[in-house]
Amino acid sequence: MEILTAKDVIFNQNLHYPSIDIFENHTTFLQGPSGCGKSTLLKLFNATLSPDQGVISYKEHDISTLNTITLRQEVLLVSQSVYLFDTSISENFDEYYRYRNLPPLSNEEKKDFLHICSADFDLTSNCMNMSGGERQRIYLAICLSLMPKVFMLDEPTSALDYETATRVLENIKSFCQENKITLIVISHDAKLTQHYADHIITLEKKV
Ligand SMILES: Nc1ncnc2c1ncn2[C@@H]1O[C@H](COP(=O)(O)OP(=O)(O)OP(=O)(O)O)[C@@H](O)[C@H]1O
Repeated sequence: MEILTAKDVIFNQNLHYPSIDIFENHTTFLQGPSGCGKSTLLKLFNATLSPDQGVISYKEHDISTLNTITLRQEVLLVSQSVYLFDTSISENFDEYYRYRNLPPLSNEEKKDFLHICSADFDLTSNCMNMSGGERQRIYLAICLSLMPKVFMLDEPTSALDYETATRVLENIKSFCQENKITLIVISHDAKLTQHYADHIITLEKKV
């Protein structure tokens, strides 16, 4: 069954999404040329952007009628920018949990999520001193630990070598399947897309 849909959506005059269906508990990859509107679609799905026309639905409710904060917690977008504080990995987890009014995770739980994302660093390491790819994986681990219903990743492996990218996607996909989380991934990598997608949506660039 569909968990997210876009019907006859137009954004900013030039982006048109006639009919997009995202199936619950499946892994959907979005592909298409630069500027065709992949990132914009994910921002429309969590109401960061609003369509000029058309309807986006989440669990059969028009998202313009839903509470935006709750929607964004359930339909979580991990953008290409990484948001981490210049503190330890452990404190970064805690800060995100404080912000959501959730009790902090145990160290074991934090390590489990870091492991899923191939980020097996010491919890006391300061994020400030990590590389771009390391920070991306730590951020992914924190976001995944928040257990969204839909996990949307905008080029999650852009800073990773192919082997690490494969391992991270493999683990995230398995975790999402086990926990009934719907996964949406934007990727420019045709090999990764073919390998991990249950569904592929190809957006076209309008001229
Ligand atoms: N907030 C916004 N307001 C107006 N136009 C926007 C906004 N965000 C993106 N656009 C425009 O929408 C078009 C699609 O951008 P988008 O980032 O969705 O493409 P993309 O397919 O994700 O590209 P890439 O593969 O390069 O990341 C671009 O022309 C962009 O300039």
